[in-house]
Amino acid sequence: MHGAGNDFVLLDLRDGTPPPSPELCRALADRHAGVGCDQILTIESARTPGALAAYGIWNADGSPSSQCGNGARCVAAWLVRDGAAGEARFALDSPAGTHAVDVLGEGRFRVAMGVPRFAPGQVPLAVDGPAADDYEATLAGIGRVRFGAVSMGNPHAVLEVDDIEAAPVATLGPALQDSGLFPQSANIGFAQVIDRGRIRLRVYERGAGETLACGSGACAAVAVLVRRGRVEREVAVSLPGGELHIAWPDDAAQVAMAGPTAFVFEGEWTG
Ligand SMILES: N[C@H](CCC[C@H](N)C(=O)O)C(=O)O
Repeated sequence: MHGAGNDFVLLDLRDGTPPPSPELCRALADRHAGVGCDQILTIESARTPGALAAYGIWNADGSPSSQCGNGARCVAAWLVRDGAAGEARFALDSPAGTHAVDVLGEGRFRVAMGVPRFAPGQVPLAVDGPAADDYEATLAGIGRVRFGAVSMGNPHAVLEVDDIEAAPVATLGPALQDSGLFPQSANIGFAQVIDRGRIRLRVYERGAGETLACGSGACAAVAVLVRRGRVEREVAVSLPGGELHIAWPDDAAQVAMAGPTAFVFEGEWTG
């Protein structure tokens, strides 16, 4: 499946089959010797009363994550097609919490992605003091960079750029991940503000590199840019693989992410 081009292998483990090892994740994600994907998603039995199911997330490099916005929509689409979701609204458990999901029709879903957390200790970001609208760092071989930092249940840095096409995603992304500023690494978003209701975004993801879309990254970018007063609280986010709609009604509210899903292929893994 994919959500705005961010592609996944989904493993339905509701029968209690143990989650995949990092080695199996890397084998599945390999675009030449395996199936090929940005992340592996597991569908598991619900962890909280009232949730329909739970999901787990592993990056292509085998590392785990606590959140995946595009993946949450694809898990929801899987459950709807499987007949498990009788209602137009249900809840899914992720390692980051429990998320309300709205079925919007035609493969589109809205997911409540949690309240953004800006405190450095929550991102986590290795700086002292309270949350700031932005941070500055000098990176070897690159120079000074200015970025925002936020957790959407997974760590994100957000940098504003004037030209998204020319953004140094492939160099500055890994340099910031490896800078030591992010103890658990981070997903690095490059955002160009088009107007107060629209941004363009590219994301160099933790454990996967640049993807065609990043749902939690879209939420993170809007949260950072709202906090800076750069955009309104409802923003269309245009990513290389498609468009997501993000709304953050107020600082205490969850960020709502709406977007598409698509089924690509179904099969049995023989390993
Ligand atoms: N690479 C991310 C997980 C996948 C997030 C992304 N695919 C999304 O849609 O949110 C991390 O390690 O936190």
